[in-house]
Amino acid sequence: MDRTLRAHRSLSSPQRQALKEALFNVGLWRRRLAFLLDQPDAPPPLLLFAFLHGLAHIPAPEAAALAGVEADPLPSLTPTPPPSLALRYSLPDWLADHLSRELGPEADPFCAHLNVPGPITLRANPLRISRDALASRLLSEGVSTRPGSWSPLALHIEGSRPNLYALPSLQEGLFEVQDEGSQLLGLLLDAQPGETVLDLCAGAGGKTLLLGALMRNSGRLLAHDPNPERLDRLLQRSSRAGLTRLQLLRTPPSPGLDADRVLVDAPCSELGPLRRGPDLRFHSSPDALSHLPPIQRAILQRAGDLVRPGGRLVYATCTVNHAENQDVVADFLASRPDYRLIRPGSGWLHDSCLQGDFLFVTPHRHGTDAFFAAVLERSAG
Ligand SMILES: C[S@@+](CC[C@H](N)C(=O)[O-])C[C@H]1O[C@@H](n2cnc3c(N)ncnc32)[C@H](O)[C@@H]1O
Repeated sequence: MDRTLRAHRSLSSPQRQALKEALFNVGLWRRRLAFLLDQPDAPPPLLLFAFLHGLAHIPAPEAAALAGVEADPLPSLTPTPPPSLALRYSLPDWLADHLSRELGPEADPFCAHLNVPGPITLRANPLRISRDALASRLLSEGVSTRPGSWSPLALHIEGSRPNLYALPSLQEGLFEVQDEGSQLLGLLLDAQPGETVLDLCAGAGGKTLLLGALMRNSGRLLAHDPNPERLDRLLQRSSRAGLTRLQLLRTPPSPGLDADRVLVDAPCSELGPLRRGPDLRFHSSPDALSHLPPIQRAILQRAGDLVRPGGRLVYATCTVNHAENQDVVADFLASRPDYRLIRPGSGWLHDSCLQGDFLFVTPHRHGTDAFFAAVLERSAG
């Protein structure tokens, strides 16, 4: 897409937008479109025709002209409604089957929301600015926003996507781009100034930056990840965000750390952010659903030894899979009687973000990517 747009600089802004939407939708809907055409290997122009005519309801001759396909005869599309969840929402069979098992009757609205791009959400950096002041500052830079519903730091961009990277407010570290559900995971740890806080699966630091801001640059903020490039990116982002107390752990921390709080944002099958790209669903693999739980159990066990008595442990994923979520937590609790589940976000998190003892948010109910979290407290004795 970028190469094509660079090679055709004379395209107007609406033409560029149309090109992006055509590519996004043909990519995303390709399974449904192949069904409409009754051709598993239909070439891209035919897929575009099927999208424009079959799903966007543009009259067939106009759709054929726009897609550059032969209009005489016009390609025919099946009138049969898609007979399965997978075909209706253009998903691989294994994924639709899995989501049906996990979500029951909610699978249909969940899948429908996977086909609508999510909002662009920002997180105010409380070290530098309040959410209200950030909204005013962005407005002065030509970007209008509305507050999020669940995270007190979230602002959703309204209207068309601005070039965020050109905004002085981003360069000044006033905000990060972060889904509202992802913000909730960091907030659940309730990190306080002066504490020792460990982000055990820090990656490039989406949550670490939030934890550091809540700690107001006092205490010890530790971040570990086995992937060194991600930690390098975290370091760059942390200076822009104004964090001064971040310590990267390139090797795993040892038991006896006695951290006040530990976040495990575990590697997972990542079914929660599927709406973020048209291709993600076709690149996901069912193997992840079963090969990750033993890894997650081992990471959570290790994390359990790093928290001081009386401290807090948050286990989180961005996926919809009991085997990676509730089952991992149940296994942990069965082997660690010194831990108990506590209500996530007591005093500030809306009840509708809870499913039983856990946080569980989804695109169709909350407008967020899907996330799961459990908040565990270690007994003081
Ligand atoms: C969901 S991502 C973390 C995203 C990150 N917390 C953020 O908010 O940007 C999971 C991370 O776990 C890391 N990981 C994989 N195996 C791990 C292990 N055994 N211990 C700790 N982290 C691990 C991966 O490298 C990956 O960066």
